[in-house]
Amino acid sequence: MTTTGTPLLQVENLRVHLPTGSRTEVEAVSSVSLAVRRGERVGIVGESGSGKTVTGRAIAGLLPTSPRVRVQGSIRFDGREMVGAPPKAWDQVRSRTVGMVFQDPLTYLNPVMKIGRQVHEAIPPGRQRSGENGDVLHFLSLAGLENVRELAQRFPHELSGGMRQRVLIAIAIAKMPDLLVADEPTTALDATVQQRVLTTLDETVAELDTSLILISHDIAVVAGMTDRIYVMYAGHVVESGRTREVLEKPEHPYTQALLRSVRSLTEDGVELYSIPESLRASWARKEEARAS
Ligand SMILES: Nc1ncnc2c1ncn2[C@@H]1O[C@H](COP(=O)(O)OP(=O)(O)OP(=O)(O)O)[C@@H](O)[C@H]1O
Repeated sequence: MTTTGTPLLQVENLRVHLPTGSRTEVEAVSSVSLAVRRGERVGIVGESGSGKTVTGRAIAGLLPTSPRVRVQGSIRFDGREMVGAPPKAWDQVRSRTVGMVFQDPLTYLNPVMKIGRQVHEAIPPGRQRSGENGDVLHFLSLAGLENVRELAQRFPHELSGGMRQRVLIAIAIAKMPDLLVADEPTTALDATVQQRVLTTLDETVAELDTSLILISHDIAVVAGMTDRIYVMYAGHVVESGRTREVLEKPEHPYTQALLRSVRSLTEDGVELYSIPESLRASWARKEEARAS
């Protein structure tokens, strides 16, 4: 993992206003600043409505284009300012730099196109490596899918929810972005499938050395996967820092409340607010790997 140098993404004083009626609007995001270095994994946590999704969409340039949607502040990729940039510049950034995985795969998969074709279309021109079929099978396998030859010939409705979510991960990584923004990528899945998809995401971004922003209302989801977290409340970042430190010594009352509401940070059913041993061990392993 490389985490030195200029941040890949630098967000400063991001503010987003969205229309809520013909004359009313809401400040969905108020003065959010965050940074992601190359190879780094960052979590954004907070309760429903705290502004996580709007922040993620602003970062990927995916908010609706309307004069009533106002994005202010600064979003820089490798120093390049994107607030106010024309749609073409955003297309460029989305084709090379930033990809997104959403919560609801059926909305984002084309229902009448075979899975293999959808993965193929995501691979940027000039970046194919082992021929159309080889590349498609490679990315489907990388996303933890099996029987990929047969799977590539199927349509989205023929797959389970967990498989569709992995296909969405395959499509996102096929773009080989520098940064992947995953917004509640496992919220719609049941607990065991959720853990498997998270492990896949974890291994895939490690394999490709992709930076990750993982957005979730669930601290348990980001705890084991991220290096640093930002805690959002009512459109603001109320606390940020190394994941381990924030979870072990939460300073802001809102973070403390969020942690108290967590029943288990692992799958083994441990009731807490104390951090389970398995998670501490996983942090220690990651720190060791980082140091070596
Ligand atoms: N399309 C929209 N039009 C108007 N207001 C919106 C829209 N999307 C979000 N908002 C408002 O913006 C604020 C932030 O919402 P956002 O979806 O970013 O929160 P969130 O933390 O991601 O919550 P969730 O986990 O429920 O998605 C909320 O007040 C929400 O009501």
